[in-house]
Amino acid sequence: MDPRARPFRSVLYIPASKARALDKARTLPADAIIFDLEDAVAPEEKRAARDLLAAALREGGFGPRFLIVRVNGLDTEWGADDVTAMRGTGAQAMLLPKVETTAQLDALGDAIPGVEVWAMMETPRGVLNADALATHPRVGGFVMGTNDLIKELRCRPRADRLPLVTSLSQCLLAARAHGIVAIDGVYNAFQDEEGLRAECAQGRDLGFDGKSLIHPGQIAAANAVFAPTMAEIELSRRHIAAFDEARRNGMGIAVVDGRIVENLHIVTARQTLAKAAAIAQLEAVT
Ligand SMILES: CC(C)(COP(=O)(O)OP(=O)(O)OC[C@H]1O[C@@H](n2cnc3c(N)ncnc32)[C@H](O)[C@@H]1OP(=O)(O)O)[C@@H](O)C(=O)NCCC(=O)NCCSC(=O)C[C@H](O)C(=O)O
Ligand SMILES: [Mg+2]
Repeated sequence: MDPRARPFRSVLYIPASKARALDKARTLPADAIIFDLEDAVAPEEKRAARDLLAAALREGGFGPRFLIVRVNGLDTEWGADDVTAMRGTGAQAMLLPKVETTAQLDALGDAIPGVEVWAMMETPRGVLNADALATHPRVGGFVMGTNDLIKELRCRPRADRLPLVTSLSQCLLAARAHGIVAIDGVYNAFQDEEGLRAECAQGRDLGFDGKSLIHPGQIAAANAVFAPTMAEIELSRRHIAAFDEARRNGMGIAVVDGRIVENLHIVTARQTLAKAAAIAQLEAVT
């Protein structure tokens, strides 16, 4: 699979304290999992959750799902031990909450070589520093923390997320400028399928790769909305065929359905087909 086309449509948080949920993760059709040691785990459960998670990761069985661990902040009493416990477990990325500076990413990266470092984007200072954070050599992705952002901005949660759009777009711009993954925030009303679909569609329209999720019942909607549609796949094929034909005739522009198709549209078309192929490959083994 082309690593740049790896699907991140559905990124499910699983509280590391819940043995049953950890076990369930081995069979759920999520593209990626965030095993959470931070906000989903009560202080008195933190140490046991860390041990449970390390054992589950070492046991394996998570297939092709991309495995991310959200550790506690390195300024907390748990953070450093969380990271140490995850060494050699097979986790592919460490996700740090409330990242604001590249020094925080350096500290995390130094503590655990050989895995990607991901950043929760959930404070005003972090969002304002998104460009610098996205250039960090170890950083693989941003995950929007929209609950913390709402708290920090003192804005109101709204169905259209108007107060968050600047922050979402600023992080997305930085992610795209530096070629890293960008995951949208969670939808808290986990039984509201219609609302979830609408928010997934907004995230997809903005350009996010996928959505972070809190319940298995949200996976199907995210997988559907963040995948290329059949119409997009078909149009991509027609763009490529028409452009190839134009090039054979010595022209640099084709016309499909009354719209011009230039080389830049072919780049998008090839990305769409690569993403569709990667999803098919992933779904064949999950
Ligand atoms: C939201 C929940 C507390 C709901 O739990 P519950 O009422 O137990 O759900 P169900 O009874 O519907 O569960 C049905 C089965 O599904 C399993 N399950 C539930 N959630 C998960 C999950 N996340 N991963 C895997 N499996 C899950 C249950 O075990 C049931 O299984 P079975 O017994 O076999 O039928 C709960 O879903 C939950 O705790 N969700 C995760 C919450 C979480 O991780 N929150 C922290 C991340 S969000 C965040 O912090 C955002 C960010 O930082 C920000 O600032 O925005
Ligand atoms: Mg948060």
